[in-house]
Amino acid sequence: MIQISRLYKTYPGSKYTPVDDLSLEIQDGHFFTLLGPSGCGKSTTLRCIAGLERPDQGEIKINGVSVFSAEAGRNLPPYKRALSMVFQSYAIWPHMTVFQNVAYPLKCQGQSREDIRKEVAWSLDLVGLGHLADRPAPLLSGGEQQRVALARAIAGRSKVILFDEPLSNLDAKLRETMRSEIRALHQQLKFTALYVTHDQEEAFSMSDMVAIMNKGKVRELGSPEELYTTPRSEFGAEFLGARTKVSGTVRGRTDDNLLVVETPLGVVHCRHFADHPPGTSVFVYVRQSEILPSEGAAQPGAPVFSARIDSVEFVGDTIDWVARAGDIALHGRSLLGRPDCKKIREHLNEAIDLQIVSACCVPST
Ligand SMILES: Nc1ncnc2c1ncn2[C@@H]1O[C@H](COP(=O)(O)OP(=O)(O)OP(=O)(O)O)[C@@H](O)[C@H]1O
Repeated sequence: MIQISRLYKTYPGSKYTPVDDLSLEIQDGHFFTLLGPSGCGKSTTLRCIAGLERPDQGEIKINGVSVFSAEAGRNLPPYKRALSMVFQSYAIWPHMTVFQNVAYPLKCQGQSREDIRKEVAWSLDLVGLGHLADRPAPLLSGGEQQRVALARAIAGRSKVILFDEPLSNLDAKLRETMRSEIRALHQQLKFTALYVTHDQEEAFSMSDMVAIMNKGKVRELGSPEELYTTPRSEFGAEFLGARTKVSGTVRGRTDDNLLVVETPLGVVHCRHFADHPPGTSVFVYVRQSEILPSEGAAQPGAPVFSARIDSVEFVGDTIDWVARAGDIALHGRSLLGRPDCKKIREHLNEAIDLQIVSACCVPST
């Protein structure tokens, strides 16, 4: 388990606090991701855990061992923290072969030649690079270099592996392949993974738990599905792509535990994370897929209203469209070739009946 308690980190000459009273517990064997916008402090947090940055305050424990404690004046160097790390830049040594790159940390640990040979062969096979062991590192593609970095991280059988945006420099197709491979390696070897990314799809497809960070703090914490379906805050809802925002007031609760929210578009039944009593002001968030051209009468909690289609944009498998009802902008997405897509396109610059089919809400601040 990784335990982080009340961690702070600032850089000299900067007023910004990239790690600001951060506490987290990462369970053994979990794939845990820090997700957030650029500059929110994800990498700084990871580097503090790795021992590459010295925090100002707080404590970090890895598998029960306190590796940093401001109070006790303890700060173990990276090589004493029983973890490995995979960097965005690969950090492959260019003057070494693939074999030597993976073997180097084991050599530093004083392992025997025979043990190193077996361990390197095992890890290179796992990442599909067994046939390239003797190739000089500069003669590898970006994807192969990242596989070498992965092999090096697993070769010591670390119980904890930290990943700092490891796929950012790869093209879209390779990123997808590598994320399934990392996930498969994690499932096979069962190490504790702490992964940093600003890419929501990457975070959601790989992780058991996700912490959404902003301005040095963890804003939301949960499984990908929990965060997606019931965000806790405006920041979480908007960071995870909910685009239509409408003010509302809670009026009650349905039998299946949805909040009944009155909005200028009608009464909407909303998923919610926290309980809000009648009278509470909330923001209702509607995802692009949750708003459709109306097929008939309104259902309870799924209001039908008139709006004008202002723009339609072709984006591949879907069209993205924006409609307006009074001063409320509504963002929708329709699958190309489906009847609702045709209907939206036919009504560009005209009024159409739309329906909100589901939504979530967060307290307004
Ligand atoms: N060595 C440093 N000296 C001064 N400021 C730094 C240093 N390293 C990072 N920062 C600042 O700390 C803040 C957080 O940086 P960090 O790299 O942790 O963000 P991040 O969330 O990982 O962003 P990204 O996704 O862009 O990598 C940024 O404002 C950055 O400019």
